[in-house]
Amino acid sequence: MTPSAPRLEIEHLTCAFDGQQVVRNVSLSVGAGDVLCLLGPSGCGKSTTLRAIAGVESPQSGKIRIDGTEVLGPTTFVPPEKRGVGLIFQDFALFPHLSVADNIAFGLKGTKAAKRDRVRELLDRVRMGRYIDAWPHELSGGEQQRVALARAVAPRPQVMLMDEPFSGLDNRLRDGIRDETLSVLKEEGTAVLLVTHEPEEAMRMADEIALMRRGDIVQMGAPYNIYNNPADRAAAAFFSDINVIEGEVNGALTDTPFGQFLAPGVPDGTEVDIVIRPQHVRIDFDRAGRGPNPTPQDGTPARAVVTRSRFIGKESLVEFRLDAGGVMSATVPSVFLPKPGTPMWLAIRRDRCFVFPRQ
Ligand SMILES: Nc1ncnc2c1ncn2[C@@H]1O[C@H](COP(=O)(O)OP(=O)(O)OP(=O)(O)O)[C@@H](O)[C@H]1O
Repeated sequence: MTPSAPRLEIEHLTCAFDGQQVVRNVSLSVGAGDVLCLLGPSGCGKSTTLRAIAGVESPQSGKIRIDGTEVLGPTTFVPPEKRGVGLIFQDFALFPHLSVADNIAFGLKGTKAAKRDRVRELLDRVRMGRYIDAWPHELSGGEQQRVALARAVAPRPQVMLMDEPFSGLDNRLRDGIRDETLSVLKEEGTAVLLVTHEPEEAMRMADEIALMRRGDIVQMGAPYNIYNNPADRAAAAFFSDINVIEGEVNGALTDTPFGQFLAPGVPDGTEVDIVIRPQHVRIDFDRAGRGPNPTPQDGTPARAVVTRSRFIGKESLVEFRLDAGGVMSATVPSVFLPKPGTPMWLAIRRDRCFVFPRQ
């Protein structure tokens, strides 16, 4: 096998329970040191995919290869313990009757000295060196998660499967442990498949995101591409609040309060949703009933009045009712809290909106 061949390859994986398919025709691959996130709402089939790779679920069909070796196929089923796969779950499940060192050494082969060296190396890497002889119950949740990471990495698995591994940790701890986990796994060259329902976590961790919905992968790509070129309205809405302007296509154009939008290739009469994230709505002040002039970049501004404004941390969220009907929200960096009833003008960044036929 060539050095660049993927560590984990899945082809046409389908899983069903009681005749109901919950994972459909899923194909993906993960290279050494890469992180692929399976992202999607609860029940979309993420964990089932992960369990099939681990070997604890029997798929209906499909192939799985780890480091080029088939572990699942029409006539192959390699048992979980022989797949070279590490697992990290939300409940770290350290063995309570073993010390930190013995937890990490548990799956290791070799001499006692070699095992101790590997345990020390990993504990140092997760900044837990001084807890080598501690017991799991003496550690905080974050510390236990670091030990769980060290234990999972210790036998140098080719593939690491992680199912919502950080969701039990409080916010303050989570970012640090995520980054630490990522750097350890990258250094080890492990191919990582991470399951999460949190888009922010996926964008922070992933080299590639596979967005799942009802058993299907609906879109796959780098976080930047998935965020900026969503496949459909629901994919856009999964990553942030969205504004939707409804319209109908006539001559490849759609009329809206913000001027005409291009809808190339969409047949006349098709209803479309024009989707724009709140951070891409431009706000301008009303000057004696007039707003800014139309520009090619922002189209025609539309008048609206403020209905509510709130400060939500780094930014302010301002909600509007359009004079032409409908509501919109916009986020503005820092503190901007216009009073309800204030007239303003809204414009939409044309390069940041998406036009989707209504589903
Ligand atoms: N052992 C099982 N028997 C029957 N149905 C199951 C079983 N395991 C999962 N399912 C069903 O399969 C579907 C997918 O479940 P899965 O756990 O893979 O989803 P998920 O995306 O990981 O969701 P969550 O984030 O809530 O864990 C769900 O409808 C679930 O109820």
